[in-house]
Amino acid sequence: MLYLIGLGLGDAKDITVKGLEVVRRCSRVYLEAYTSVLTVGKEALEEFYGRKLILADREEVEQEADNIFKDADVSDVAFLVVGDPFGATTHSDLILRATKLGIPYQVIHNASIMNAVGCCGLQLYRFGETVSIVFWTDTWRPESFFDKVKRNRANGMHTLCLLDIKVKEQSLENLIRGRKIYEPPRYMSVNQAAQQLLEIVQNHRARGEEPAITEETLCVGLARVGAEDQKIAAGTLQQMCTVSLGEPLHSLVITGGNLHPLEMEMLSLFSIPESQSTDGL
Ligand SMILES: C[S@@+](CC[C@H](N)C(=O)[O-])C[C@H]1O[C@@H](n2cnc3c(N)ncnc32)[C@H](O)[C@@H]1O
Repeated sequence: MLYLIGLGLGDAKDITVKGLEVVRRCSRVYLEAYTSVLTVGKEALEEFYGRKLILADREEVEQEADNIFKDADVSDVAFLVVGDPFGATTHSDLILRATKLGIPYQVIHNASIMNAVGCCGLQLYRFGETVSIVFWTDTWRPESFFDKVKRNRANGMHTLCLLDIKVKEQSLENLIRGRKIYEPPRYMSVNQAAQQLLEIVQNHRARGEEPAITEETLCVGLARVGAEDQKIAAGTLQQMCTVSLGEPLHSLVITGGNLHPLEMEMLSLFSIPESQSTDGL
């Protein structure tokens, strides 16, 4: 049996009782290490589970899944995913491939950023399509996700922006020389995401288009949701450029406008003190 087990968002103890029981009896336990991370790190998980974990990077999961599937038809193998296995980047592909090989599977769910974002007070059923914001480079500055933000805003819906994670990146030189030397991991902060968004707003203006959001649009920055030191800050997009939320992981919400009074009251718990928002906070 292949088990896909969600680990939740906070620390080692967020795994469910059911998930932990399975982890403790599986013959091999993989930890998916590229779509999300737990702030506590692999060693803390190993200590709490009492098991050694095998790190599974994107290459392994996408190209060499045979290692993960080996003997999973006759023994139990666990594949651990921070958050929920179906949160954002889904692992449907793994399930489809396992099924084709006749390997049965079971999913043990957990909290995901997709639902835990509700902790800021914005109502989950008022969220539209989620977007991903990637790190821009000198030559690659994608803006296409902004259309989704526009559609969400037009429908009065909030947009959850998931922020880029870069792990096992090679510098151009190492890539060309075929050297498997990797850069330190990078996690996009709310500040970086807000700065890129403001640049898109300015690009729209330069083209004579009315941008879907402005410097004054009410946003919410969230960091380390589910961990003991989680941080939430509500303020304008401009304020998101400088708000201090600390260590990764971060997410950003662009509100849909026309907030419900309860949403406003909840957000006021997290408002940045010198808030100048014209959206009403
Ligand atoms: C692929 S998505 C999340 C997938 C994960 N399986 C889940 O269900 O939460 C990864 C992105 O979600 C956001 N994220 C994940 N965990 C978070 C947390 N605890 N606090 C804030 N943002 C988080 C970050 O923007 C991160 O780059």
